[in-house]
Amino acid sequence: MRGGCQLPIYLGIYEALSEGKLIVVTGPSGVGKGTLLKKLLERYADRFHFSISATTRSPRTGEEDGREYFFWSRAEFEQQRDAGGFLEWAEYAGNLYGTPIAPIHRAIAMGQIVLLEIELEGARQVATSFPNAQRIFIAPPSMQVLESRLRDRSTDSDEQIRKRLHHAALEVAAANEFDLTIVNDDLEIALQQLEKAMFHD
Ligand SMILES: Nc1ncnc2c1ncn2[C@@H]1O[C@H](COP(=O)(O)OP(=O)(O)OP(=O)(O)O)[C@@H](O)[C@H]1O
Ligand SMILES: Nc1nc2c(ncn2[C@@H]2O[C@H](COP(=O)(O)O)[C@@H](O)[C@H]2O)c(=O)[nH]1
Repeated sequence: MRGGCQLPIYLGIYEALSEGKLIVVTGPSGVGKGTLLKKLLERYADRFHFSISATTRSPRTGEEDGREYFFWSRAEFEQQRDAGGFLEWAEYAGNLYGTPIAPIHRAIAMGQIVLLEIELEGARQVATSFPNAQRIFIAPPSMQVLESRLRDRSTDSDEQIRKRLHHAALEVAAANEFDLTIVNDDLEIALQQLEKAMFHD
């Protein structure tokens, strides 16, 4: 896993964000980040800007370009990355993922709360370059439950699941780097904890 950002290019956005709110949600693949954030956005769509990431991984069944992700070739991704087009980026389980910076500029100009759902390396980059961001870690009740959720989701090959579980162990071990950990056992309880953190903390 590797990643990076070119700090001087981003100084403007960090100054702008210091007046708003940037929330980073991280946790192992399959823990339920997307499920939680989808429900949150259904309830409070007008209060958030949910960042749509770019990735080089192939779309899963039902995923659409520009909705779940921007699905780019590696060449397109690297061109954007080298042009300073990402707030953060990382390589994860064999694919590149990054947060396009331009839509975030627009959301900030509109006064929205910006929400990123990203893996650990990207979250660390944002923590370094934007220390005021609120960082929330979503943890599984156990590694066994996490593996069951990944398998039952039926979106990834055995090889991908193996890589994701490997990353998961590293990510769970880093949970104490975050401002808050929420265990996603009962979905409704986790959702309430997330709402409380985002609106009241
Ligand atoms: N609290 C929960 N209890 C039981 N199942 C859950 C819960 N939360 C999520 N799930 C299920 O777990 C699976 C993984 O959830 P989801 O895709 O939201 O994870 P994710 O963290 O967004 O993964 P990725 O990082 O790979 O996108 C889904 O099938 C989802 O329905
Ligand atoms: N550093 C970043 N990580 C990201 C971004 N968008 C998504 N992700 C994370 O990647 C893994 C795998 O996602 P999947 O959709 O292939 O299951 C997961 O942890 C996501 O949160 C990003 O822009 N930057």
